[in-house]
Amino acid sequence: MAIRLGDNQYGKAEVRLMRVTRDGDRHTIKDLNVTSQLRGDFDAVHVAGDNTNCLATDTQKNTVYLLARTHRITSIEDFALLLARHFVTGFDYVRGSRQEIEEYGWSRIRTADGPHDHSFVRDGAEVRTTVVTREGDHEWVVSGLRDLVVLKSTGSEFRGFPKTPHTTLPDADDRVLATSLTARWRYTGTDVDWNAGYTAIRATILETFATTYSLALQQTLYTIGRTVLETRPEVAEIRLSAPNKHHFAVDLTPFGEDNPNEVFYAADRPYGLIEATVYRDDAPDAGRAWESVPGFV
Ligand SMILES: O=c1[nH]c(=O)c2[nH]c(=O)[nH]c2[nH]1
Repeated sequence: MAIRLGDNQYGKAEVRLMRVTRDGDRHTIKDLNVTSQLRGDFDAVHVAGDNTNCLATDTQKNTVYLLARTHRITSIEDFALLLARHFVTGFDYVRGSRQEIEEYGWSRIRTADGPHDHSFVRDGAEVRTTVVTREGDHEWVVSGLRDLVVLKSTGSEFRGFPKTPHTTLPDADDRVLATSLTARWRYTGTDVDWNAGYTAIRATILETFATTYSLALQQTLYTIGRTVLETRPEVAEIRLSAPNKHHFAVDLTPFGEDNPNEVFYAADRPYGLIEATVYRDDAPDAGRAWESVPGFV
């Protein structure tokens, strides 16, 4: 019987990095969480504990901070590509790398004198994400966002679903639709204006959520995905994950009051979980782009 080492990768997870760029008195900040992983010729360390080619996770962590010092971080995608290229081209035993970065947004505090030069307020729960995978000379970029919490107070219904002996849900012709969206989209290449792409895709997601009359959250997700692909030729596919954050109208009739969709119980669980991939059928092959991206998206 032969027992073999299968796929493996290793690195430093969740390297928290805050980068201040000082343009005179006016500062810009990047608040990042970087997970660096290497793939390659690492049989010896697993099988025999031979660390000759085991670039330490501590070294990977230091590299994140050093490259942040020597480079301007214009986007998380550019920084992840820089890290992946550094490791794969710098060490012959490193054949591939996965660099995942989350970015927490900060805005300038608006004072009576205008936006402040060096004081900031966190944007909220929403997080911008990227996963760069490099294998030899191939590079894939999957970017996205998570925890984009949106709600519409009308313009949503859910009717006509199968009524089985187990069904209690009534048809709804006017309901609250709310979700905390996770989206990841795969770019066709790496010659992309990452920040412009992100800003445009996020705006399209919000615009489409707001303006689509929803017959089902599934339809809303597909419409978001289709609209992103129609407007962004640099995107090959998009994966969306949306918990249906149910809002139930409270029955006030025991108290002699009606409730014309004004008072809701905002349930936190259980929630529907609606997920979909939307893609171009002429998109380049995904290769290893999605490999070990956690969860469905
Ligand atoms: O938009 C919805 N999709 C469903 O599949 C579903 N199922 C359910 O109970 N409520 C909803 N809402």
